[in-house]
Amino acid sequence: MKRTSFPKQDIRVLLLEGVSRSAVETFQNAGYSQIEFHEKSLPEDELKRRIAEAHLIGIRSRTQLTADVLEQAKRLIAIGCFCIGTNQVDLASAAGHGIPVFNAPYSNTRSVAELVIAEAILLMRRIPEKNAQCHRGGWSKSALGSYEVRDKVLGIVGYGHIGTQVGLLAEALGMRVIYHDVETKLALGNARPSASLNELLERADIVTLHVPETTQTKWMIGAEQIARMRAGSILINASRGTVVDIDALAAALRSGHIAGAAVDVFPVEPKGNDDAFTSPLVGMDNVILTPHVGGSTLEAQDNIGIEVASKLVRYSDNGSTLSAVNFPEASLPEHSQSRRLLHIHRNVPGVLSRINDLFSRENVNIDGQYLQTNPTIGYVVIDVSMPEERAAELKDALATIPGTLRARVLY
Ligand SMILES: NC(=O)C1=CN([C@@H]2O[C@H](COP(=O)(O)OP(=O)(O)OC[C@H]3O[C@@H](n4cnc5c(N)ncnc54)[C@H](O)[C@@H]3O)[C@@H](O)[C@H]2O)C=CC1
Ligand SMILES: O=C(O)CCC(=O)C(=O)O
Repeated sequence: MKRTSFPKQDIRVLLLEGVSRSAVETFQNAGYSQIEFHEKSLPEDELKRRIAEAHLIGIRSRTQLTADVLEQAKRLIAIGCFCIGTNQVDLASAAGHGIPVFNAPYSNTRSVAELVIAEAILLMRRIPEKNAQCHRGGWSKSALGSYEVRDKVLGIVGYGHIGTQVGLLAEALGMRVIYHDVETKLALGNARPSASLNELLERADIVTLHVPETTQTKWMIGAEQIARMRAGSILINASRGTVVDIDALAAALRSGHIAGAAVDVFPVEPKGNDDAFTSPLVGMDNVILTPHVGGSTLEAQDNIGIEVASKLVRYSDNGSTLSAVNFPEASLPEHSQSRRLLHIHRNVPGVLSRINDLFSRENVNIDGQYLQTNPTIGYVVIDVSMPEERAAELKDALATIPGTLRARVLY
């Protein structure tokens, strides 16, 4: 039996922002051959043109898949974010088009955590300034302002996957860890929750940010919060550029209230490696600036390439949505003798009964049926034994049910 109703060689995969070659290999090994690969993100007009032709798209943190862009994506069946953050995608709009979004929630966690710890040590020793001085031919051998991290207080804002890893590594170095999270979190090791963000800012020698970009975290660290930080403390931001008011940080660094900072993410980032970077922090010796490379290790990128491409392949081949971030999660078995129909709908009363009425009216025996819902979306997968043309007719009938977002014959 032909295993996909739409031949794999016609499925177009658009990969942007130089995702790892391991992603390309994963698609190729699964039989996909139409793979378009770009090193950079695309300007919006070009993105709209290319996405209109794509069935699967892979991006990293730079490409903005807004409602307006997704409106053009008439053929798109799934989105892969080859990273942790998914704030660059309008998740609700994607779900409204029946498009699941996948990411790699853990593959670069350790890479970010290691970078943060390295930066904490370098900044506590004032190494960025000393490094810059030596490069300029200067020599300033002094212990002034240099400290061990041992016994210092690390304040972690956002105690999720990365925050907890940072905490564990920091404790191994003898640091005292406090954290602030909007959710109640199990404290690992000897870490302790802070009563509030303000308390954390007032106590920590080093503050490190590990929150996602949300409406609540946008500009959450502004002039007022920075003023609450201890005089001579350090700020590290490897979360999202919009979490910190960068002008306020620059002013606090200039005044000396903040002794040093490491910043990996910026409110506006260049589209690719050849584009110019500007920031109020450029030229400050006590600031480590990195081009959004917190998760950029070969280990992480290889793993992410395989993980996210495999999720896209699994959805495209089998309909499974396990670990989708905006969609009901279904892990589906294979029914090798059946055809598989997918029905994605708004989660409103009556849709499932209409689907079942249709199959009963048409006297179709169902080999397997799977339903998963979230508050807005319903996802029904129906396995049936019948010729291809008959499955196509049923799919057309399914598409007329009110509330339908998408109906497809998968194979
Ligand atoms: N610089 C880089 O290359 C990378 C940056 N990231 C960024 O790091 C972020 C965090 O990643 P993970 O730890 O994996 O995410 P996560 O989802 O495991 O943890 C985020 C934590 O922040 C908490 N949180 C949410 N809103 C908050 C608020 N207003 N105040 C305090 N806590 C809040 C959540 O409850 C959660 O515990 C990602 O969303 C991404 O934006 C992730 C990977 C690489
Ligand atoms: O490596 C990237 O492109 C983005 C990393 C990141 O910020 C994430 O995983 O959320």
